[in-house]
Amino acid sequence: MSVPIVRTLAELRSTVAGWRREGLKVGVVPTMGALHEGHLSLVRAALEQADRVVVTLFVNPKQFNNPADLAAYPRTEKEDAEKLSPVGAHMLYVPDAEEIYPEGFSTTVSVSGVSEGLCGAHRPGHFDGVATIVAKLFLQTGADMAFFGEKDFQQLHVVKRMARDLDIPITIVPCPTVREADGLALSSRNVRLSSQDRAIAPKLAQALFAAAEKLRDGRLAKPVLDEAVKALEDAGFREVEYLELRAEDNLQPIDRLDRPARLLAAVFLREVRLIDNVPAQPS
Ligand SMILES: Nc1ncnc2c1ncn2[C@@H]1O[C@H](COP(=O)(O)OP(=O)(O)OP(=O)(O)O)[C@@H](O)[C@H]1O
Ligand SMILES: CC(C)(CO)[C@@H](O)C(=O)[O-]
Ligand code: BAL
Repeated sequence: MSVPIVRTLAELRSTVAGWRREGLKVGVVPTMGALHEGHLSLVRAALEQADRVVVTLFVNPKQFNNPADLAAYPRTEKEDAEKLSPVGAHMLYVPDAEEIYPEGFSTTVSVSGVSEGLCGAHRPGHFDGVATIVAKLFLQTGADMAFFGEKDFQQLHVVKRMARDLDIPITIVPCPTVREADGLALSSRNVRLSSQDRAIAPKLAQALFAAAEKLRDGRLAKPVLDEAVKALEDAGFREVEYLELRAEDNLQPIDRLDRPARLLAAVFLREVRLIDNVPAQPS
């Protein structure tokens, strides 16, 4: 059966209200479309924990700091609906722009702390855009649970903080990063890689896993990370925007692996920006 597509807030609300009257638990999976196995893994996790699953598809202009990136973002609604149907999602919510940003829209949700540094330092305004749209999607859907990928690890922290601070009654469920066989994290932006760059791309995950292993003995992180950056540059990455070790629970910078942590990186292959992160555990 094909997934029903809903474009208005009124229809979304009346459908969810019907589910609630039946006592059903609702899960939401926010996306910007161009769906791949990473997104489908979130939908499958949602179907295991919720009775009804709404996938949202909205390419949110407010979170794009780079107009060229927004213009190039893949838009594949028909294919997305075809991919979702066999998985069993109950609704694809594709809001018209005016359902999200009506004339006169003037509110921004801004999360300090966890949104600073890393992607926050390099994509000005990005996490304000994410927090604002995600707050709206939580309130519009009234979902009990929301599913986010660990691939966007800083985003996950921003969303958790935002929901807690605004008392939005929703449980945020983190889901592991899905990777290609060679280790490359699935991403909608991967389709923009040339075949040459696609061959280089998995070296990012490989470098992160290798550095996480080297840090296990608790020595200072800086030389290990500097070496990893150099290896990435030598492998053909045009720029390593950041490669940092941060505490798992609050994303604070740490200088050695003395608690559960994440190694997070953003790199460029030509004009395509890729992010990835891996867990790092002290021995
Ligand atoms: N490889 C992946 N594994 C698990 N979850 C993922 C993966 N890629 C994306 N997600 C999650 O899917 C949700 C929607 O992400 P989004 O639509 O931005 O996809 P994306 O592939 O990350 O796109 P892009 O990389 O271009 O930003 C987010 O919660 C994101 O973390
Ligand atoms: C959470 C999200 C759908 C908000 O637009 C987006 O940032 C994404 O796709 O990760
Ligand atoms: N996956 C986060 C969405 C973005 O890059 O804008």
